[in-house]
Amino acid sequence: MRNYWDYIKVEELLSLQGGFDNDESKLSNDEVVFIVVHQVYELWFKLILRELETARDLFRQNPVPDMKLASAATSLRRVVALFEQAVPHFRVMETLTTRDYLDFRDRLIPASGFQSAQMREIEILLGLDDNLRIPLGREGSYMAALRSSDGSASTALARVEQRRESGPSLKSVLYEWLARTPIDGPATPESADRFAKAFIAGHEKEIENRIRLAKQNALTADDIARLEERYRNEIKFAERFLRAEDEEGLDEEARAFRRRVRAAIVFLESYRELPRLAWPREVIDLVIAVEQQMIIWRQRHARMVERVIGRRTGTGGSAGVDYLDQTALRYRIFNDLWAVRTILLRKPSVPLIEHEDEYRFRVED
Ligand code: HEM
Ligand SMILES: N[C@@H](CC(=O)c1ccccc1NC=O)C(=O)O
Repeated sequence: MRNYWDYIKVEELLSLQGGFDNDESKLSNDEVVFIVVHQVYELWFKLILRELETARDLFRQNPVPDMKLASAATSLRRVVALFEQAVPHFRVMETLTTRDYLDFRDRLIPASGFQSAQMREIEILLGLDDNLRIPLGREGSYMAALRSSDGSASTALARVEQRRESGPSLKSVLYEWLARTPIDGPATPESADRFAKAFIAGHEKEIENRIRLAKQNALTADDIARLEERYRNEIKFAERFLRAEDEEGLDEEARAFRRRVRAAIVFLESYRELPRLAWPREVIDLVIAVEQQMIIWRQRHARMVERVIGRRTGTGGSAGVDYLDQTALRYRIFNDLWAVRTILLRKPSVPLIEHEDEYRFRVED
């Protein structure tokens, strides 16, 4: 049939708020709010996953078809919009007072947001490194937490396992695409290194100028020394970053790959007004926007949690707010995209490039 209810499945949807006992009539308004807000989040997560998968699949191609970059941008823009919608929903949860929540909280143990399979899928699909994960404060990994309390497998575990096996992360395909960027010449390590070298020189010159200005305005000798050290560290950071010397344990091939990725990001950001670079640069800017929203989500969740349950132990057994705040601070996926912000130059200090014409297009052609 083709009625609204046949399509939107209204009755089915409204029958899903009965909690563990599938009996909504026994639940307080507070508990139904608790359930519905979670369900709404899971639906937003579902849409976010679909868009991230679409974007990942586009970048998986080699070469990535130019014509598809706008579609990738559309998907990423939608992910940002979805998070922007979802984050303020925590406000509704905050209408639950501490004591109202305590009325049913103990019945939830050991269930926890830890067990949201779709949140884990989002992290995995984006490319969060497992080594960064903060211990939950219980035995086993985040995967173990997806098992039922008797240790048996669950639909959540199956979903996350399937995601882990279902192909590369957005981060890995995006970085491979960036490494193939022609940087002022052919897409070779030599072009990338030449550009990086010129950029480092431009950067040093700009920072030296900033040191001069800071010295003129500092009041005491100690302040001058402190500022100078700070600025000199910026020079060192830029060098180590562009030479990929900051990470230990990489073999030479991995380091060279890293250098190309980083040079490509700096190049795209520095010459974003060249027509052929405009879309790639738009895409990386949207990736930053997605990660920024994720961090804001974690922060907002933590502040809501602090308001409702303070700093007590979570039903999942973690340190609660302390754990959540750590995730907001430490879970970073696209570190290189963020790091480039620190070293970009004013337009007049950006090195001149030789092959500017290759990045233009002419409508007349
Ligand atoms: C009153 C409402 C809520 C409280 C008090 C609360 C509390 C907590 C706490 C304490 C944790 C840490 C794990 C633990 O030890 O249990 C946690 C994790 C989590 N919560 Fe909530 N939460 C609430 C609502 C929500 C909502 C509405 C969502 C939306 C889906 C959500 C999603 C998550 C997720 C995904 C995690 C895992 C975070 C991670 O491991 O990075 N929570 N929550
Ligand atoms: N970890 C929460 C409980 C909790 O939030 C929760 C429990 C069951 C189903 C979903 C939950 N939501 C998100 O963390 C707490 O410690 O109160």
